[in-house]
Amino acid sequence: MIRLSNVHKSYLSGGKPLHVLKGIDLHIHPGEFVAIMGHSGSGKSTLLNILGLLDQHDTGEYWLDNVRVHRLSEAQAARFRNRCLGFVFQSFHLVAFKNALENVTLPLYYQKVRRKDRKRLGLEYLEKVGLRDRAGHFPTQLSGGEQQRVAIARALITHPKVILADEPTGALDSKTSYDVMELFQTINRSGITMIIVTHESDIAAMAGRIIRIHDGVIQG
Ligand SMILES: Nc1ncnc2c1ncn2[C@@H]1O[C@H](COP(=O)(O)OP(=O)(O)OP(=O)(O)O)[C@@H](O)[C@H]1O
Repeated sequence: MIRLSNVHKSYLSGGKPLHVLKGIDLHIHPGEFVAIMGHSGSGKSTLLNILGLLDQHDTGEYWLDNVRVHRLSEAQAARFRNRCLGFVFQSFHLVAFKNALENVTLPLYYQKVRRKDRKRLGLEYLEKVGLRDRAGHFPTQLSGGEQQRVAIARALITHPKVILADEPTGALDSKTSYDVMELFQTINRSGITMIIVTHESDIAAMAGRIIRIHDGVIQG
């Protein structure tokens, strides 16, 4: 599903180049559940942003779903993301003035799906994450775990092949974190490739494979 070969990425930091990824080699097979770990500043989010086509690597090869993705235009990257990828973030990224149903169906709105179909599908996906009865609630009326479930339903509604999650349990207590990871395991069993970044080793242990990044390279 994903193959990186000798991927490098630098940022300009205070006018000087900061070499963050120093030759990443990585294979992730379809249907895998991978956790990326590493100390703060090791390049985990940089790697996830590159995997998610939110940022571009400098050199090296990146193959996603059998396509060599390098130097895509903004529009090409956006099309690829919509077709193939779903995102979940630590801070949920829900729209505050939209209710749970409207948040979940937002990607369908941009895909110009009819209102009636959006509602039907939105309720179906809220059901999948156990929140059908919260459809009319706004983010402030939901717990952190519920907000993350809404965000997960929103990521799922476009049928992504891969879900990328950056510290998805970082803002949740441990019980809620386990519940979210169990939901990810269920999603993964349906065939979706899962890639999460986490600091927490007990959370990472719930994935199928742990990848450790240290000083810009993958260990082991
Ligand atoms: N847009 C940017 N411009 C300049 N430097 C950046 C940029 N993004 C990240 N960096 C730097 O690159 C390094 C790696 O950052 P990254 O966010 O990938 O680390 P991380 O492993 O995800 O860290 P954390 O666990 O603290 O979130 C850090 O030193 C960071 O300051």
